[in-house]
Amino acid sequence: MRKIVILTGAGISAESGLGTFRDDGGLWSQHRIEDVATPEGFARDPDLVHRFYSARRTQAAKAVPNAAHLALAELQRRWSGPVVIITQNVDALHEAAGAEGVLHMHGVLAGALCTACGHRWPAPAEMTPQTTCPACTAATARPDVVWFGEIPYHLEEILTHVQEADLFASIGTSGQVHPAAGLVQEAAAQGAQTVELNLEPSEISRAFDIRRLGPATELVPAWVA
Ligand SMILES: CC(C)NC(=O)[C@H](Cc1c[nH]c2ccccc12)NC(=O)[C@H](CCCC/N=C(/NCCC(=O)O)S[C@H]1O[C@H](COP(=O)(O)OP(=O)(O)OC[C@H]2O[C@@H](n3cnc4c(N)ncnc43)[C@H](O)[C@@H]2O)[C@@H](O)[C@H]1O)NC(=O)OCc1ccccc1
Repeated sequence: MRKIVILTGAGISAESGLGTFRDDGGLWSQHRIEDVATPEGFARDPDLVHRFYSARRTQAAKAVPNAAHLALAELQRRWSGPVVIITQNVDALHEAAGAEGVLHMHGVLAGALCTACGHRWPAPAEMTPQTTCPACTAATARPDVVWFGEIPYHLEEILTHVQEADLFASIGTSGQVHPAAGLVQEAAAQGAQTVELNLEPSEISRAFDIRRLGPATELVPAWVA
C-alpha cells in the first residue's frame, strides 16, 4: 500500500494561536536565535533561555489542535497504508489530535533533559537553572529541544521513512531550516510524489510537484478528503 510521509512546521499550529518563527511578529523577531536557541546562548544566559521556553510551554499547554491536525490524525486512522508524521514543531498538538508515532525532530517543549546523565522527564511548567534532575539530582536540566548547531532527533529513522515514501507532503514550513528543508529532495530522488501545502510560497516550493497556497485549516482537510 502507498506510504505517505508528512513533514509539518510552525504554520500548521499558527491557527491554534502558536506564533510561527519568521512571520511578522514571529518568535525570531522578538528574540535573537543566538540568545535563546543555541547551546552557546544557553551557556551564556540559562535563565533567559528557561524563561523563553517556559513562556512557550505555558502558551502551548493552553492551545488546542485545529482542523489541520485533526485531518492528519484522521488520515492516519483511515488510510490502509503507513502514514508517518514528522514535525519540526515542539508543541504536542499532533498527539492532542490523536496522531500516533509523531517524530519530533527538533524535540518537545514538554520534555526536560539532564545534560549530566542524559535522563529525560516531563518538564515542570517553569524550569530554571536550579531545576534538578530526578535521576542524578544535579542542577543540569535543559529543555529537551534541538538547538541550532545540534543534530536533530530521530534522523536515521526519518531518512528511512522519507526514502520509502510514495507520497511526501510538507505543511506549514518556510523550508529555511536544514536538514528538515532537504527532506523533499530525498523523497523526490526516490520517486515519491511531492506536495506542498502552505500559506505562501516557501524557500523550497520549486522542489515540489504540487503546491497549494492557503491556511492549513482549509488546505489539509481538503487534501485529505
Ligand atoms: C537558519 C538556518 C539557515 N540554519 C540551519 O538550518 C542550521 C544550520 C545548517 C545546517 N545545514 C545547513 C545547510 C544550509 C544552511 C544552514 C544549515 N541547522 C541546524 O543548526 C540544525 C538544527 C536546526 C534545529 C533548530 N531548532 C529548531 N527548533 C527547536 C527549538 C525551538 O523550537 O525553539 S528550528 C525551529 O525553526 C524552524 C522554523 O521553521 P518553520 O517551522 O518552517 O517556521 P517558519 O516560521 O520559518 O515558517 C512558517 C511557515 O508557515 C507558513 N504559515 C504561516 N501560517 C500558516 C497557516 N495558517 N497555514 C499554513 N501555513 C502557514 C508561513 O507561510 C511560513 O512559510 C523549525 O524547524 C523550528 O523547529 N542542526 C544541524 O544542522 O546539525 C548538523 C547536522 C545535521 C544533520 C546531520 C548531521 C549534522
